[in-house]
Amino acid sequence: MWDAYAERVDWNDYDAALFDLDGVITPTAEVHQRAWARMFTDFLQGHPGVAPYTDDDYFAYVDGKPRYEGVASFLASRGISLPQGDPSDDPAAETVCALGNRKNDYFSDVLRTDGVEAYPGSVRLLDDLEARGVKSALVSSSRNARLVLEAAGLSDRFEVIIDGEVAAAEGIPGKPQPDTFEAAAERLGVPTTRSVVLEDAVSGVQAGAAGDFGLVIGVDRGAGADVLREHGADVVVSDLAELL
Ligand SMILES: O=P(O)(O)OC[C@H]1O[C@@H](O)[C@H](O)[C@@H](O)[C@@H]1O
Repeated sequence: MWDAYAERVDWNDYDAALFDLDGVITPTAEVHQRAWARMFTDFLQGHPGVAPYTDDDYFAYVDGKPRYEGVASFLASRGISLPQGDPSDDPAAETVCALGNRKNDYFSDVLRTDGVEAYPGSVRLLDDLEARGVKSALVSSSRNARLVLEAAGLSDRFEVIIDGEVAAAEGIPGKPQPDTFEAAAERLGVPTTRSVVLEDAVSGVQAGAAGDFGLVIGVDRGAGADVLREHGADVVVSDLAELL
């Protein structure tokens, strides 16, 4: 749905756009969402009496967060406590990391078999910003970000990439903290106040609102425009072509 505020986005006021990936550039938020649902639904079969996993849980506890933080956050909502384990854990084990790895196997299967096509409106905005001289960075919690970008043919479109791998290697706190977006602006050489955050996840707009960014744009792919605004989006659109 068109948002009246979107008309007020004047790209002359900004020098950088910091894009989330899943749900902003590519429709892979849905792939993540389905993979999480499959994993948590199976897992809860072994926990009778615990409320089933729903799409609302995805948006409230998992969406946009680093892999194992999403697992821990959902388990906490159900009062289930598991050992943290280690990222090298076998997906069949009963640890936070193993559950994240189990979900990642489902995600990877879909990526391999179905491939990825970027949202056409998002590619148009990337083209438009490049022509205007506005720099673009990718800021994703996902450790699959580079694979997804490659599958979508967009590997060379971002001057800076801060993904789940970079954040883990450098110890940069993930969304909803603002640090990954701040690191991207810094590496582009643009002040945060001249940078725009574009996010579809509640944890992502919270990250934008927690920093001193010029503008936080929420992209409503299911979280809900009002919810995104309540958590810090200045503007909400349903497709990035609305920002051309
Ligand atoms: O497990 P990955 O690929 O590192 O992704 C972590 C998170 O990355 C985010 O981009 C997605 O919105 C989440 O759904 C996902 O859980």
